[in-house]
Amino acid sequence: MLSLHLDLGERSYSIHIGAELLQRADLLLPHIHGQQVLIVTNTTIAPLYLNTVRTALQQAKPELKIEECILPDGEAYKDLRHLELIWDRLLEAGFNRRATLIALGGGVIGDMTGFAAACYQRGVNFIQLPTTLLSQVDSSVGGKTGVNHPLGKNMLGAFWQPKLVLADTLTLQTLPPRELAAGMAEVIKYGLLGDLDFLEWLEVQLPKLMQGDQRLLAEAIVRSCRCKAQIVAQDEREGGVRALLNLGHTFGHAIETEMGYGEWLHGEAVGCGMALAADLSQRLGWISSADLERTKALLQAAQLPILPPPSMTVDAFLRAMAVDKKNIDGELRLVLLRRLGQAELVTLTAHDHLHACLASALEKSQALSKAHSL
Ligand SMILES: NC(=O)c1ccc[n+]([C@@H]2O[C@H](COP(=O)([O-])OP(=O)(O)OC[C@H]3O[C@@H](n4cnc5c(N)ncnc54)[C@H](O)[C@@H]3O)[C@@H](O)[C@H]2O)c1
Ligand SMILES: O=C(O)C(=O)C[C@@H](O)[C@H](O)[C@H](O)COP(=O)(O)O
Ligand SMILES: [Zn+2]
Repeated sequence: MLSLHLDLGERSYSIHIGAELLQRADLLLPHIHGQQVLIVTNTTIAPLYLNTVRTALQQAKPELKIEECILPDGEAYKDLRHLELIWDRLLEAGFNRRATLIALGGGVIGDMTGFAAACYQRGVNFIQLPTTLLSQVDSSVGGKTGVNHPLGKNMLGAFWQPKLVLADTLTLQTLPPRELAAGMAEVIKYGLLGDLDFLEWLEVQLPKLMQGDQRLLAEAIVRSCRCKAQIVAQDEREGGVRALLNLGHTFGHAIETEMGYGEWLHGEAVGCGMALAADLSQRLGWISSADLERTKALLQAAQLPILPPPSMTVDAFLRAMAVDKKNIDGELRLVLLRRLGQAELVTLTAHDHLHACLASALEKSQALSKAHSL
């Protein structure tokens, strides 16, 4: 097991990464202060891992009252209506301010559980047990919690830090390949935004990572969490540097919102978003054509899309990008690449390059889709 520390003063916590951590009641119990525990998970993860966590806790501390909330699986259910189901379970069980919520699952479960914990009786403790690559490298760390609104991704939420993150890397063995690829998008993001060494390491190791090599995956998770923890420690509530973690997300969130949540996975949308951000950076003269090609090659090696859905339009992109949380006073702000391994938050005043970038990517995507349908 490898341990990192996210330094946030009184909200600091540990992130443990390794095999067989779901059963480590010794790590969980110091963070469960009352006797009330609600494990939030979904219909896919419950049959795989719920029993392991539940049994470990119950055996270690029989007096715990452990309840479960099993949500339907999917991004489409990351909404206010399904969030309420968590509060319903807490109230039905008579849980109070000393309750602890445990998020067992991917980013959807983590974001929803964290938000439910932030609001329940004005805030109770929660613990992250991430089970996807994406949630182990990104969503379980940093305290962004929330749900989607039909008009915008993650529009309702709160900053609410977990008390502990346990990333059991063995859970990745049951993860479908498409989900592993989606998680790899956020891993690549760290290399592109601030760590050229990591990017070069990924270029070499990606084939083995995609095959599920446990040792290399653990290394990628540690390096990713270290990068995220360093950024969040400097800027917990995204007043500045934390916005860099949004590389690819202005485009990506537009795809997710416009396509209907769940059609494209978050990581796929972010992968394509990073290709578009790199393309725009090249058009602005920031990165070279060779670096753009290098970025796209890496994303493609991770089996991620680099072209947007052919059914989208430039207007649909601009409409959805206009509601991005980073924008200020109607001005579009997005994260671009000053060079490979160095991202920057930019206020885009002239939109010509953005239009050209989107129009060209959509044209290629539509041509490809037409060719496939012939
Ligand atoms: N809070 C943050 O900082 C942050 C960061 C990145 C992403 N996110 C959010 O995270 C969400 C995406 O997370 P995700 O990619 O984990 O998706 P997800 O939570 O939908 O999980 C992906 C799929 O894998 C299944 N699954 C989970 N663990 C499994 C396992 N071990 N074996 C087999 N199947 C398993 C899930 O049931 C689901 O079908 C998005 O809503 C995104 O907005 C949040
Ligand atoms: O932790 C952050 O900060 C991030 O931006 C991480 C992103 O990968 C993640 O998708 C996050 O949920 C996006 O946040 P949002 O504020 O743009 O909705
Ligand atoms: Zn993301």
